[in-house]
Amino acid sequence: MATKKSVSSLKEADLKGKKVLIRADLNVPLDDSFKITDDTRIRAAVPTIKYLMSNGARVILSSHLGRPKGVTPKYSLKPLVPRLSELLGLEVKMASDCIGPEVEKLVAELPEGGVLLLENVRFYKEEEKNDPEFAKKLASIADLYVNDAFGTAHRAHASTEGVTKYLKPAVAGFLMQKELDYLVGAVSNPKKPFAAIVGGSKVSSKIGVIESLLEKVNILVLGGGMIFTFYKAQGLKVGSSLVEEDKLDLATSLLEKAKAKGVSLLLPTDVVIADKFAADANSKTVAADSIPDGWMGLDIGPDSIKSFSEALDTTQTVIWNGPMGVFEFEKFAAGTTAIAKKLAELSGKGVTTIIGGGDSVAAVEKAGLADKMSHISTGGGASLELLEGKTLPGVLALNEA
Ligand SMILES: Nc1ncnc2c1ncn2[C@@H]1O[C@H](COP(=O)(O)OP(=O)(O)O)[C@@H](O)[C@H]1O
Ligand SMILES: O=C(OP(=O)(O)O)[C@H](O)COP(=O)(O)O
Repeated sequence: MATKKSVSSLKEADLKGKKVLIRADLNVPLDDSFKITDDTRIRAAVPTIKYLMSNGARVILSSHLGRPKGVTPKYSLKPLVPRLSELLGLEVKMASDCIGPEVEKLVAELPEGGVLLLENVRFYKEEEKNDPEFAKKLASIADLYVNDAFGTAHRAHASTEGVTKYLKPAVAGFLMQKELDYLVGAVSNPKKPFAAIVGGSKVSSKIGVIESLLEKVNILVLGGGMIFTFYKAQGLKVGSSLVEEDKLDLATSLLEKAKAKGVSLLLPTDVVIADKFAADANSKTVAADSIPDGWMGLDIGPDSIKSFSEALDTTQTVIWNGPMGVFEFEKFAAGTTAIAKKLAELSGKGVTTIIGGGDSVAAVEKAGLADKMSHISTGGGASLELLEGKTLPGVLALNEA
């Protein structure tokens, strides 16, 4: 039997009869009647839970939901039990707390292969404070810790980081490993040519990602609201498009950096403009240098879609973070949908396509193309931090364990 110290992956762990605390990210959206509107994160957690079950572990499942301040019934994990039970093929038990005597009793009653869902760990303020006493209490209910909560790995919380100080072995689950393999592995050692597509609203929220990707990519495609800061930095008129005046110098230096590094940086050559920021705005397509006063760019135009697609046709690996336009409005979703379709097509030809979380995932899902991509991240903030080259505390804790 492996000693505790030598266990560095889930596959090496001796699980039979063991009480295993698994931290998953089951932070799924619920509607007003507590129906799950997107169960992606629950489905993504299933392989690790099933592996634990089939290897005879007593599975203690923990997660947060939302950002409650103290015990808030609306953020209870109870509405997840039916879907979890259905996906796992057994009746998942639910505790009304995540620590304490009731939890201890339910854990003691848990059969091999059984699953107990703990209540929202964020009902305790100690969770987000990474309080050691709270972490110790969580740790005390189990023999082994598995972190599969990639979407929360950028948080140094008690159930993601603190607990590993008191509960070893502490290993990554299969989802966590898959996310790291794609987002770190594929990006640090990609099949080339390697392209990144970065969109979204602001340059300021993507500086780190752009700078980090400039070190690695052959092609960098930019879209979304951030392009107007680049246009303005180049002396173009941008009407009332989104611009970050304090980032003009930065935009210029990013363009220079790309040039110096031999990265082909593509900005849209035409844009779809609107007379107001609304779904029913009047719209037209104009060249990037012809945005009239009073109009704002809300999507990339057809010429840009064509040139971006041609550039992407030459690649072997593509990573995408951030929509090309205001895809929430049907009229301005064409650029984002076209990129999603292009990546789906490239995946079919063997290109590695990685969707780096957040709104780009929502866009790919809206287009019904999620299952076509090589990898779709379950973490918005976490994937962004990884792409920026940051270390995630939830992952570091596992390496140290
Ligand atoms: N041209 C644009 N003008 C304003 N907002 C845009 C534009 N293009 C995309 N967006 C918005 O960007 C948002 C997505 O940004 P996101 O990638 O989540 O990160 P961030 O807001 O941090 O840049 C979407 O809500 C989308 O509507
Ligand atoms: O939904 C999440 O993050 P995301 O919206 O960045 O993907 C995670 O569950 C983390 O939640 P948090 O941002 O409240 O810590």
